[in-house]
Amino acid sequence: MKKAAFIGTGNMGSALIKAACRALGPDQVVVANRTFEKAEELAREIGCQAVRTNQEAAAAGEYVFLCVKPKLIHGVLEELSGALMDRVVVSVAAGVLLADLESWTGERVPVLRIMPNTPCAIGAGMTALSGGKTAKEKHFTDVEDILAQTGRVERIEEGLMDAFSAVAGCGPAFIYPYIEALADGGVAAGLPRSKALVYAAQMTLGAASMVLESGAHPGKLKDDVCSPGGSTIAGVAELERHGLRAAAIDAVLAAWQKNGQLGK
Ligand SMILES: NC(=O)C1=CN([C@@H]2O[C@H](COP(=O)(O)OP(=O)(O)OC[C@H]3O[C@@H](n4cnc5c(N)ncnc54)[C@H](OP(=O)(O)O)[C@@H]3O)[C@@H](O)[C@H]2O)C=CC1
Ligand SMILES: O=C(O)[C@@H]1CCC=N1
Repeated sequence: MKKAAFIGTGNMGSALIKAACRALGPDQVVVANRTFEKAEELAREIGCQAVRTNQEAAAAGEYVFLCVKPKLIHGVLEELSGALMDRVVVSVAAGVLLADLESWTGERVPVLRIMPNTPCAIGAGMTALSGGKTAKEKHFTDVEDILAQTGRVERIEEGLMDAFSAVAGCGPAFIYPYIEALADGGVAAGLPRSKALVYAAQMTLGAASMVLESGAHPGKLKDDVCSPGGSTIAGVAELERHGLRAAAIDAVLAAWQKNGQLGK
């Protein structure tokens, strides 16, 4: 028996599969995907095993990670009915509740929900996890051991999962356009495109690291950059004039509301 089976090798599945291979060794990981060739190609690249059906994957792995779209989770679990004895189900799907997962698997199957993000692919992710009624401490720690390879991991109450998803799961897509736009500004001011992107991305990484490592409020860190009468405050005033903060808050709230509907 292998330690982890993954169903779905798309954007999120493949990032987690790579993390699991680093954590457990590729010989402990089995993967399945609707389009088998994609699972096969990934397995060839990283040395784990690809199988043709979801049933075969669940038969081979103790922790069964469901990495398909939220609307497909119920169907995949129906397909796996009878194959989940002594298995632990780990769902990656946004908006699909633990109570629904438990009712679809049968309550004796321990169930966990995780919410990773795409930076997990390079070990810089932020992932939350919550457990269902029969999830034991060992199930949490086994999954945390795998996720440790993806970046930062935190247990949270399930009631906060949609909000967490909006900030950390969807959040990369709120930052990339900003980095792109900063680079556009740099290009408009005369920088070569390739350089402008590197400068904007490295600056974003550094600014985020300052928040995490200093523990200082972002407002204070912003103030530290703004010399009186200087260039930064002139730029900050433009961001405020264009409603940057309101746009960011509204983006998170729109994603939060949508997360709540995805599992329905
Ligand atoms: N993308 C993200 O940033 C995040 C996504 N999530 C969650 O991860 C899940 C997957 O999203 P994402 O990776 O982006 O989506 P993708 O579309 O990239 O991947 C979904 C994968 O599921 C496969 N698939 C579909 N149906 C089945 C099936 N019946 N059996 C086996 N495999 C199947 C698809 O196969 P095929 O190759 O045939 O299309 C595809 O490879 C979602 O539930 C989402 O909510 C969570 C956090 C972040
Ligand atoms: O866009 C989505 O639905 C998923 C949820 C979190 C990130 N991507």
